[in-house]
Amino acid sequence: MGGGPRTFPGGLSKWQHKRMHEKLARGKERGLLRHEKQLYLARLRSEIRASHLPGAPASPADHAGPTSSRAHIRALADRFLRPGAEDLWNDDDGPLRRARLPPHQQQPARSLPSGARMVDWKQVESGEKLKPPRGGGDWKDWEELDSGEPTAGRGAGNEQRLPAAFNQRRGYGTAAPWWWQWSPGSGTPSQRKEASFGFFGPKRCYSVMPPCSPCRESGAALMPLVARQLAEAGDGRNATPLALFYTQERLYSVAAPRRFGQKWRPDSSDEDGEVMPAARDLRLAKFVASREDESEDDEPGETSAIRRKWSTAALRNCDMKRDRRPLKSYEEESDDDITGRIQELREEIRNREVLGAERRRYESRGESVFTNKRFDECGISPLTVKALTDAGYIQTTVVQEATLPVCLEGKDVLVKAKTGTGKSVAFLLPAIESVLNAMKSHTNHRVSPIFALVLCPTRELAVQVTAEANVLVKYHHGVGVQSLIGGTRFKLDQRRLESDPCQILVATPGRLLDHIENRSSFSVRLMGLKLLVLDEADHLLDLGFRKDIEKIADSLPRQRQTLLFSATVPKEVRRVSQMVLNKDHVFVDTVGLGAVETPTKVQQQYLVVPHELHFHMVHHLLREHIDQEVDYKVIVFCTTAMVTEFMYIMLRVLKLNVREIHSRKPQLYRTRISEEFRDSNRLILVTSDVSTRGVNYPDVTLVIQAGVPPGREHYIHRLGRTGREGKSGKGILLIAPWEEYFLKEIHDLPIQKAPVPQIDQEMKQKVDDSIKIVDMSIKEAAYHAWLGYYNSIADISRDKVMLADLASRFGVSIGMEKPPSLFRKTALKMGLKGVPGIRIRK
Ligand SMILES: Nc1ncnc2c1ncn2[C@@H]1O[C@H](COP(=O)(O)OP(=O)(O)OP(=O)(O)O)[C@@H](O)[C@H]1O
Repeated sequence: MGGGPRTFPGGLSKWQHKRMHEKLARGKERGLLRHEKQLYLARLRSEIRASHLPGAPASPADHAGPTSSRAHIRALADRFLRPGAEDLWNDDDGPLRRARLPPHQQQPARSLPSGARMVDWKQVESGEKLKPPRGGGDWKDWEELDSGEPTAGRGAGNEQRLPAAFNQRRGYGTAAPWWWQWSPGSGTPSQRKEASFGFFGPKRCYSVMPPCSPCRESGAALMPLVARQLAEAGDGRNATPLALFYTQERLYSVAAPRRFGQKWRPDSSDEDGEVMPAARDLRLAKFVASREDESEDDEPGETSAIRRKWSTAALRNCDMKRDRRPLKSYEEESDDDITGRIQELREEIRNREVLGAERRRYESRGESVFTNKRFDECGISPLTVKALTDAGYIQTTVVQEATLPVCLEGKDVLVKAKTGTGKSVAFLLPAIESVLNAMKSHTNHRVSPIFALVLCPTRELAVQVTAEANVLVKYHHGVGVQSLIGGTRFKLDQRRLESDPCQILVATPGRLLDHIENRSSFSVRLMGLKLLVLDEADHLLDLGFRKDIEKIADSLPRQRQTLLFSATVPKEVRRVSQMVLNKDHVFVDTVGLGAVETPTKVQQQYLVVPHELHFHMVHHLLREHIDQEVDYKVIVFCTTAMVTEFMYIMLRVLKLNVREIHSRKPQLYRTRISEEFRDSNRLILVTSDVSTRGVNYPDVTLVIQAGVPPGREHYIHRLGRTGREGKSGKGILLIAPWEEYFLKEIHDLPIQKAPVPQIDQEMKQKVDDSIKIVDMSIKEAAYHAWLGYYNSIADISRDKVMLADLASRFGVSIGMEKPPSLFRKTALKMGLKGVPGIRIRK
């Protein structure tokens, strides 16, 4: 965090080293994902082929493999089809388009195979007993639906026939696989309702279709059904509705006939397709039509015929291996396992329904972060409610309302919620409840175990969370909260931990590890841990912290609850989070897929100004803001600690009321300034990354980011220091023309280009004079830090000559006529030796 260039093996700077590892890890994770996806698709294909092969055993794939194929598919789907993980799954799919044939090429309407009937989704959804459609199951209905033309009896409400949701962007809808929806006990309408869910986002939508009870009613057991529905790209309204028909024994899904008719492959990215005659004839896709225990012999005539048409020849393009290598079965799932799993999934689905409803309520309310639910209705201890009331917290915020029930149930949860919406209280309340429960059953310990551990990436944040926790446990006598952070004396920490009660520990990873590795008695206390929280989880699971977190997790009991909270949850983090979360964790996203991740009441602007004028521009913006806002409170983020120091001194010389916090300052000073800034206004805080995340400074009116942030997440978190608790605020990103590449990373955020203000000559002269006053050693350190920072950014460091030139210009802008020299070793490590413009120290 901050700091000047440090060197790492291979001649890399700290940032280069970090980025190299991040890149490697990303590549590895992408590869893994691709591989698993291929496995998943191969498994699906093989299942379908196996069930269509004449004379093939009932479900060869079920018994062929180190893990049974169903278990494997279930595990993979479980992983990829969780709400919020849709991005993972569809990452490489590309746009899905179903070729539309010109009308003259369209096949005439056909009759269904005898015994098969159309299923009307309205009937299915309403729980009515299914009746054959008028016309005896004629394909006409389907053709009409497919053509998208209004027909008699179908009006504006057509979409209702289709429970699957459609992706507006990619143009397809997805239905979850059968094991997500099917349950032997889901025959009644109410149960069916329970089993069906849909989670909708502007980006991707998925839904699970309710099971079709009529199959049971017609004498056959309930058939699980998988249907993936393709729709016209870009327009969900034109999407092909899903129709079903069923025979005495089986369920069929008729979806996107032309595409599937041509050559059905689960991998829909294949566009080249020779038309499969049998499927073209039928123009239907049969997805899953067999019960696990069903054999070919049980089939009625019609379905056998269909199966025969899906012969190995017809399926030859599906990379079929006819001679399978028999694999040994390691694991066979019992019916009990499946039923148990289905129960778990249904429970999970129910949770998601609740959360989905919460989100819709939130969205319909507008931007208010508060809900109508009060803390006394949340099932938490009355003493905690009393403390909350004292602090002025009566109503829950959206994230608190959405997460408290799941957290109190003891589930592992990953939470994404906008900055400043009360995540700290959302994880502290379950932590306190968990401690209270644990204390009831642990009465005879000499030294009480640490029951709840909260990890924070920065010291400031840990101090803040400790203070907030202390407020909440005010009336719980005997419950102690302590913090373990770097920059304080180890021995003092140790003494404090032993003498004072500590059931809730808030720590930064480095210092916590020191204690774990050096004090066995401390490790013993951690063995009683019930709940682990990772605040700013994405940052803690970043490569910079990941190793420490792994070690910490290894020294904690496996039987624990884990909560992960952050305002940003990138895809990689979702995958890595499984390192600490259990398999059945719940993902609560109060932001929503495709929704803006920044507070909507914060006005965002960017200014493109030559680097030489950045300091002048910051001064100008501050002056302008001070004139407009009586109670101004501004944070200026700089790229590195030393640039922060330079900016601070310059602004102080210019007589602004300014403070500084960065990693080069002693901890006591940082804490003191942090508290001062929290409690006051008419103040400017110049800071580096240490204040980027989590720190709650109420009523910040403006955030200026001078220079490009290291990444999108940094931008969001920095901006999130203003506009907290639903208030308004303003954010300005100040970049040089060559830093404009960063705008691509935040193109989806509501940020607008602002006109560059004119700086008058008198002001410019004042700033130049103030720059001259700054000590040369600080300028040199700032130059080195600047060079180290931008050298770690791939987009810039690629061209070393340009980088050296930009660094020289930066040097000039801070009053150095020629750039300071680098140590030969440092230049070598940074790959800058021999680069024109880089001076080497003799
Ligand atoms: N239920 C509530 N009622 C009133 N104020 C609340 C409530 N919950 C939290 N707050 C206040 O909202 C502010 C923001 O809370 P907090 O710092 O926990 O946000 P956050 O979501 O963790 O932000 P960040 O993403 O920046 O870490 C704090 O001042 C906190 O005291």
